[in-house]
Amino acid sequence: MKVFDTIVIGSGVGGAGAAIRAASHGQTVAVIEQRDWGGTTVNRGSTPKKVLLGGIEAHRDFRVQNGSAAVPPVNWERLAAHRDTVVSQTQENFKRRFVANDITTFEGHAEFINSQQIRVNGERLTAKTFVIATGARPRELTFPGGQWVEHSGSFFKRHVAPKNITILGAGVIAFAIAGIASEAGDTVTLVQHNHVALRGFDPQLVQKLIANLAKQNVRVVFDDELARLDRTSTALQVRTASGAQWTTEAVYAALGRLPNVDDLNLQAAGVTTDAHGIRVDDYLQTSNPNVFAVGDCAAVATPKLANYAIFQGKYVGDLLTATPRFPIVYPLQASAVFSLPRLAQVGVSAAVARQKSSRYTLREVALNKWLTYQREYDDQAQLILVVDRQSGQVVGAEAISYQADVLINYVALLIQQHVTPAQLHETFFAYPSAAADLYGIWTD
Ligand SMILES: Cc1cc2nc3c(=O)[nH]c(=O)nc-3n(C[C@H](O)[C@H](O)[C@H](O)COP(=O)(O)OP(=O)(O)OC[C@H]3O[C@@H](n4cnc5c(N)ncnc54)[C@H](O)[C@@H]3O)c2cc1C
Ligand SMILES: NC(=O)c1ccc[n+]([C@@H]2O[C@H](COP(=O)([O-])OP(=O)(O)OC[C@H]3O[C@@H](n4cnc5c(N)ncnc54)[C@H](O)[C@@H]3O)[C@@H](O)[C@H]2O)c1
Repeated sequence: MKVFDTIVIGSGVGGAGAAIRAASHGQTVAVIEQRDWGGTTVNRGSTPKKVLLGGIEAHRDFRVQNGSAAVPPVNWERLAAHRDTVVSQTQENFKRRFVANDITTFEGHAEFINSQQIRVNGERLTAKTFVIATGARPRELTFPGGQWVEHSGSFFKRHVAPKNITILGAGVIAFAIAGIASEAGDTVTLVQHNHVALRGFDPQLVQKLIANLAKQNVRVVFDDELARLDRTSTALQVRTASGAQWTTEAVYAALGRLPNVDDLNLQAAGVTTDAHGIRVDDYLQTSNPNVFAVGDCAAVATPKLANYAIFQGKYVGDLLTATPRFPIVYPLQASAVFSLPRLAQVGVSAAVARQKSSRYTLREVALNKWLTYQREYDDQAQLILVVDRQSGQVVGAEAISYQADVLINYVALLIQQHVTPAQLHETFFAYPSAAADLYGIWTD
């Protein structure tokens, strides 16, 4: 029987962070993966999405600089081939990093036999500690014809350019798909069951994004949901609860994700779950003190994002050999919606600041007149800074722009490191640039 100090179940960014950190502290470590090395991020999430966006944004830049008539269609075939190359290289890199760190890898489904043993491909493996990093999966659909709906991940794997697609949901994935598909010449319909798109982002900026996408043949249907889907020989026929109908080439679901906890036989290990995933304390320790959970499978009140999964994985990897132990403390939250244009936010959101107006005030900066944004026809570009009334300090920011994530990452650094305007002015940035714009943004 093989014995390890730590066994990590799941090779996504959370599991990889935990395994590599644990191995760096001299532990003997194994990682089990049942599907693709690198998990969601590498295979069905941000990696394929960002590669597709590379070609799509280049197309948008060329179109706005030269006029639509001058621009050939997106070469989806070439873009998809590049995406496949990058994804398979990244998968390989993940596996290689495990091997380089003396981590033993197993391919197969892991489930607990008892609190110290798991079974993989019929083989028993023993460890003192387990880290569960099994991620999340798309929500199942129950309406008639639900079997014709594809998951969002299949959009990012497409080999032919989209033509006329429907997306269920108006969250982060839906808007990323809408941006890519519309620039590729597709007409896109998003169906959202209530009237809120991109919950958590500032409604004013979300409205700007929707207005921009509308010019690119993206429509958002609010307060409605799919009731039935029928397949004809050439297309899919959509019917919604309100009675609306249209034909579409494909339907993708982006309705949120559920933790992968059902088929691990967690009971045998004494690990408890709730509707949000595996229950953990502030040390990411489960109801069994020898078992930890990180990333999308853990019931932690943090966003289900790659940066949180990585942070939690590394934290647990360090915690396994640490004395004394400290509870996990997160940096400021930062995230982006990779649509066209992008939305990004850090710290206290503008939506929260509007609700708590006695505590926060907003400072709006119209970036669209600034050279950095003007030269790129970034007509919507806007930054909203959230200022704490009592301290006068910026505690959050939100932006819409084709470069929103870059700008927000700069602001994240300034907030996190408590950089004062005077300190910023002691730093030289190459001029003119988005970084040099900070002098004008980061003022008293
Ligand atoms: C389309 C999409 C786009 C996204 N874009 C972004 C983004 O731009 N930025 C961002 O921060 N986040 C993004 N996310 C979220 C991000 O991908 C997740 O938060 C992150 O992947 C979570 O990592 P994880 O390690 O917890 O789980 P995962 O990456 O899901 O890895 C879990 C792994 O465990 C394996 N596994 C499950 N059960 C078992 C078992 N019993 N035995 C063995 N192996 C098992 C799975 O096969 C999987 O490989 C996106 C998600 C999606 C779906
Ligand atoms: N850039 C990023 O940071 C990024 C990108 C993609 C995914 N992610 C992660 O992946 C997770 C999943 O993304 P997502 O877009 O699937 O989830 P989401 O929670 O962002 O959006 C799901 C949307 O679907 C709506 N919805 C739910 N049921 C519905 C129904 N029956 N009909 C119509 N609409 C319905 C919800 O109200 C919500 O607006 C995110 O929560 C996030 O953690 C992050």
